[in-house]
This record gives sequence, C-alpha cells and structure tokens, in this order.
Amino acid sequence: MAVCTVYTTPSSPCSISSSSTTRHLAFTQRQQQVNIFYRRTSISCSAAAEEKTIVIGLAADSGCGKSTFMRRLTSVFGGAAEPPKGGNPDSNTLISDTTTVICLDDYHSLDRTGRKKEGVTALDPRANDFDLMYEQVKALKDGVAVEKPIYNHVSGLLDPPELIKPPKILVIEGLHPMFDSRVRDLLDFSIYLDISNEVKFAWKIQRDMAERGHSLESIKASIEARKPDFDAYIDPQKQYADAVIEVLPTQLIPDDNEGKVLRVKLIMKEGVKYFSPVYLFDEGSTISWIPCGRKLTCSYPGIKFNYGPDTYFSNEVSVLEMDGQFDRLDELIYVESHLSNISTKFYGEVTQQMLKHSDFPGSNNGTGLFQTIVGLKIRDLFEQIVAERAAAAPVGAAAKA
Ligand SMILES: Nc1ncnc2c1ncn2[C@@H]1O[C@H](COP(=O)(O)OP(=O)(O)OP(=O)(O)O)[C@@H](O)[C@H]1O
Ligand SMILES: O=C(CO)[C@H](O)[C@H](O)COP(=O)(O)O
Repeated sequence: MAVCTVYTTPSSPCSISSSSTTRHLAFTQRQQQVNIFYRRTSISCSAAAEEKTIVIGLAADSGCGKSTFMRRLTSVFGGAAEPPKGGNPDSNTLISDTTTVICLDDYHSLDRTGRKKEGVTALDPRANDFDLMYEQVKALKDGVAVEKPIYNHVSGLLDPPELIKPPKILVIEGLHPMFDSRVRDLLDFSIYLDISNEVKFAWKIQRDMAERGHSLESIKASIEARKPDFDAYIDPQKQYADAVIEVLPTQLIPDDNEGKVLRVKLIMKEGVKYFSPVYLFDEGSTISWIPCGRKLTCSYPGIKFNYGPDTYFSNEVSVLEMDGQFDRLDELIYVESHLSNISTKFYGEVTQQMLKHSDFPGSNNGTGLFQTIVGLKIRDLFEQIVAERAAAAPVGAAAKA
C-alpha cells in the first residue's frame, strides 16, 4: 500500500501550508512541553483505487460495549489486534493485519483540565477537533499515513502523536464518528450501539462499582451529568447509522429491573450498497419465533425472536430482535441455521465465533450474536468492495494487485 508522507522538522526549507494538524501539534507541544516535533505534509501520490482504505464508523457512549465489539470484529478477520509496537503504552489504537482501530477520544482538543476550566464535557463538540479528524481520516482513506494525536486516559493529557499507516480497514470508534458531515461522508459503513439508560446504568454499576471501586452515587451523578450532551450530540447520530444494535430490558420478565436478561434489536437499513440485511425464515415477512423446545434448551424466561420490516428515522429498515439468553452456546447452531444473509464462509461460523469468545460480555445473548453477525457483514462488505475495485482496475494494475 502506498504511503506518501513527508516528515519535516520546523526548520526544514520544505514549504508546508499551516494545517490544523500543525496547529494541533503546536497545542499538544505547548501542553506537554515536547521540544522536538514533526510536522506532516502529504505529497500527491494517492494510493491506487483498489488499495484504498475502507472506513467503518462505530458510535456509542462510553462503557457501551465498543471495545468488546471491536474485539469480535477484529477476530472475524483473524490475527491479534495490538497497540502500535514500541509506542506509547497508553495508546488507544489497536492494529491487526487487516484492521486498524482508532479511538476518536484522540481528537479531544481540550484535555481533562481544559474541559474543567471551560465547563464542557468530552461529548461537547467544542472539546473535539473535527477539522483534524476529517483531515486525518481522509488522508488515511486516500492511502496517506498521519501523525495522530493521543488522548491519554490515564493522565487526562494530550500526548505526543503516533504514526498511523493506512490499513486495509480503518475503524473509527468513539463518541462522534457520524457527527461531522465531512467525516460521515468518508464512512463506507456505520454502526451505532444504542444502549438504553436502564441497561447502561446496570453495565456501569457492574464495571465501575465492582471493578473500579466507584460509589453508586458517583456513577449516577456521572451518568446524569453526561445526559444532556449525550442527548444533544451523541444519540442523534443513530439516524445516520447503516446498522443499529439497540439494547433494552427484557419483555419476558414482567417489571424486570435487574437488567441481566436483555432484549436486543438489530436494525438494518435497506438499500445500503454491499450490505444485505439478515433475515429470519422469509425475507420481508413479519415473524415471531420461540426456538425453545426439543432443539434448544431454554430455562426461564426463555428466548423469543422477532423479525420484520419497519421504518427508522424515515428510513426503510429490517429489524431482527432477540429477547432472552442462551443456556447452551453450542446449541446456537440451531438458531444460526434459520438465519439467512449472515455472510458466513461455512456452516456454523457464527456459532464458532461465539464459542471462541464465550468469555466476552454478552456472549449468551443478542448483543454478542448481533455484534458477531455485523462483524461478518463488514468482512463481506470489505470483500465485495475489494473484488469490485480489482475488477474495475486496468489490466496491468489488476495483475499487480
Ligand atoms: N454485551 C454486554 N453485556 C453485558 N455487559 C456488557 C456488554 N458489553 C459491555 N458490557 C459491560 O460494559 C463494560 C464496558 O464495555 P466495553 O469496554 O466494551 O465498552 P466501551 O464502550 O469500549 O467502554 P469505554 O469507552 O468506557 O472504554 C464491560 O466491562 C462490561 O461490564
Ligand atoms: O466519554 C469518554 C469517551 O471514552 C471519556 O469520558 C472522555 O474521553 C474523557 O476521558 P477521561 O474521563 O479519561 O478524561
């Protein structure tokens, strides 16, 4: 893949126009008092069309399962996803053979102290540099490496940048991948994880109270403090998503307030290029299915699937819903065999992926199932785009590809 990046020190005679990358690095430098810094400029040698990076956006609030989803997605492509070798130990980036996942927290323009001083949350657009986000995602999409800033969640500061080379698949995950229309237009596919307030609260308690020692009051206060900005800037992005995974309390247990059994909906936009929605039994019909019985072991409260056409923010969608949880994950094959358009490469691939990661949160319910299926759909989308580009490339280029 072509990498067309030139690094120059500030004293270099190269002429570089002042970009927001430069501005940002100067800001980072001031913050961190880094003495030496590099400015980036690109030279016009964009990658051949068939080599161009495919960009996937994943939006969700903090603590809503983005990292878990990313682990499932990168596993579909094989190989381990790891932080850049020899780099900042607090890097938020994960790189595997095929994918690079960058966390959009790295585009916070205000560090923790800066946000406190200005009285804004990290969800507020004023705390984020969308110009730089756009420039860098565009550069990567065009096959150009970038020096991306790092937001350090340990110190709350902006660290010196890290080099990101254009991967085959770039995933941008975080609070705002679909907020800025310029960034949104760069996405080949977008996903929104829509976790209802009740469930978000239950997950936060589980992680921040049980694992991080926070008090119940502080968790409640942090959710409440974020809510207005969440409603204003994060939640509206779901209208743009090609797929939404919505997580709600179960309807199988009357007045359930434990939040352990979940009802999960996979909302899939119709008419998206390279993406054909998954269906149950009969495409376009409305179906309700209880698979429990001789072929699927279910303890209380059981499992129920619903499938059918619907509208979502005025878009035509197909919705697949699963309420309840699996008792025996190996029996998932029975459900898998009734689903179509799941983009598997062999019979039972969904079940195999789920069994492989049975220790990940949500592996016994619709969150894990639908995240796995969306991962397979993204692999399929990637392969279709690559095949189409290779077919369209001039004969000599196709032979090289
Ligand atoms: N499907 C799930 N079922 C149950 N709990 C879950 C699920 N997904 C995530 N969680 C809970 O939420 C926590 C956060 O998950 P994860 O780290 O994947 O989210 P995140 O969006 O990447 O968080 P952050 O942005 O804060 O790093 C997990 O530790 C787990 O407690
Ligand atoms: O919403 C978030 C995205 O993960 C974080 O709260 C934001 O990035 C600020 O991080 P920190 O609390 O570590 O300063």
